[in-house]
Amino acid sequence: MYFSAARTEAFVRELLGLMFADPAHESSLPLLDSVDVFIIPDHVTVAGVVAQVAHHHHHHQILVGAQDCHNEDAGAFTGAVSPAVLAEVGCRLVELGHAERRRLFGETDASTAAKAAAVVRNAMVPLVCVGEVTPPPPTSSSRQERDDDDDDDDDGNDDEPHVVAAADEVLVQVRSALAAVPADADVVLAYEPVWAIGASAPAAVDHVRAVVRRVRASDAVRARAPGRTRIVYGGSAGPGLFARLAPEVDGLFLGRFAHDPAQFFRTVCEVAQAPW
Ligand SMILES: O=C(CO)COP(=O)(O)O
Repeated sequence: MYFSAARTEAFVRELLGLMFADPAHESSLPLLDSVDVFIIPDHVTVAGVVAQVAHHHHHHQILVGAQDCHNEDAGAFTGAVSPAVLAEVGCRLVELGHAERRRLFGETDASTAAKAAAVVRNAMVPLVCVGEVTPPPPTSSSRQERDDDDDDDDDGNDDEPHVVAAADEVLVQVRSALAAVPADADVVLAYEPVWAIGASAPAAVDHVRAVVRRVRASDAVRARAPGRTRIVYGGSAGPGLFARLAPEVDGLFLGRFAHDPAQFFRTVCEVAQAPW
């Protein structure tokens, strides 16, 4: 709810202009071969954004998503949005269980899981938001993004207690959602530490990498078909972050720092050009 309908339209127009720039210049087509881009506007503008994107030849690599849906396809649920209708109008991804949905609208792991099943049933991809509520202790190096690229011990055995606690909290959410969808369905897990959303800086790189490593190593993720579970990071994400999170993290989920199409496009290029 940051944008008016007019601003959403203008945003998408500008972004497509950047992505499908004159091929003689920085052609974005090879770029789009190596990365999937999603745009998740409000429900009212989903169909309009689908129409804008569909004008472009390579539109298949731009997924238009919705920010929520109901878990039933049809019925007496006044005011709710049907996943079947979202699919019908060309929506390909549905964000579920965002921290704000959980905090302000009473969403739970159970409601998120039921919606994830509904999204897959309608041949769309669930983008399930997960993240711990409590920030690391103030003295912790995990608390804030800064330039201390400590060497990582990759086995996870040396993870600090708050990393282990964060991953355990996240894994409850992950297990619930993954139990509701077939092992071979595409799923995107958006790791968004609640305390890093709407903040001035993302969570510290070491924290994100350690939590994501634990999620990836979990039984719930390892039991899934190979290549079907992508994990992206969100929470004050923007340009300059991805190269420091990869290869643990597959991509980014931007909020405010994507509101400028040029910044968003720059971030997409960084992800596309990363050597992983
Ligand atoms: O919640 C987010 C994406 O849904 C992240 O928002 P910000 O990038 O504005 O912190």
